[in-house]
Amino acid sequence: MKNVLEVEHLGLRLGSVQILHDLSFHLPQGATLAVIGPNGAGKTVLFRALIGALPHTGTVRWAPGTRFGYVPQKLDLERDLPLSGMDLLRARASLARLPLSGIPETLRRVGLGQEAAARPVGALSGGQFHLLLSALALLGDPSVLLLDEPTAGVDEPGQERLYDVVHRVQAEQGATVLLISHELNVVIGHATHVLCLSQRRAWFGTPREVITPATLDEVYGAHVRFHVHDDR
Ligand SMILES: Nc1ncnc2c1ncn2[C@@H]1O[C@H](COP(=O)(O)OP(=O)(O)OP(=O)(O)O)[C@@H](O)[C@H]1O
Repeated sequence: MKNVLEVEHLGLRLGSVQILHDLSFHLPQGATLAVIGPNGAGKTVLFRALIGALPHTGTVRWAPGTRFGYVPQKLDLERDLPLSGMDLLRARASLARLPLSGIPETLRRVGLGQEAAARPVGALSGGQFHLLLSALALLGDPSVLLLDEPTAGVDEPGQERLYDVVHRVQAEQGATVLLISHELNVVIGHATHVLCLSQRRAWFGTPREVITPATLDEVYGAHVRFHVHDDR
């Protein structure tokens, strides 16, 4: 299989609502796919289907041996859960049979301080919690990273550091990245491929092919003006 991911005729219904309709796309190894589209278009649902967490029709094929790192948009945890970020990282490392000695380096890479990681997870700020989720995803030496709005609530320098880490994982390990983002400038700056979902249909291609005034008009309405300039 030369692609890392092959999706054919993916369909997904939740209750009486058809969320994804006959979606097909392929992704080569090392690609960065940005998934864009308005609130409620089905981006998170797609990620959950791709990792096998939601039943669907059609097929999702990952290259053999794929190791996932998934950064969810949110995690429903009790605020007073008596666990620290470090406890979660240790649990993740032992489940993946990884040495605990890799944890400090992973924390350093995402920019989460050791003393923040030692606090109960409920005591972390929104941005710190997202950095912890990224550390959890990176710890397993993933070959595919799925990032669902990974920088939500993270300050500007923190966002840059996170994207730097992701780039390094890609450059050094040839990892493939799937990223949900509402920031079209991030998408245009980083993506090799774009999947744009709307309630009615989907577009897949290069940023230049997908991010056009006509598509943005159809998906978001006439007020969004952003397209890839010819010099890219
Ligand atoms: N467990 C569920 N049961 C029923 N409907 C659901 C469930 N999870 C999501 N949905 C619905 O599926 C649709 C797609 O949700 P999803 O979270 O994938 O949107 P999204 O594109 O990620 O949106 P956002 O940009 O706001 O994060 C929404 O209408 C949502 O209400």
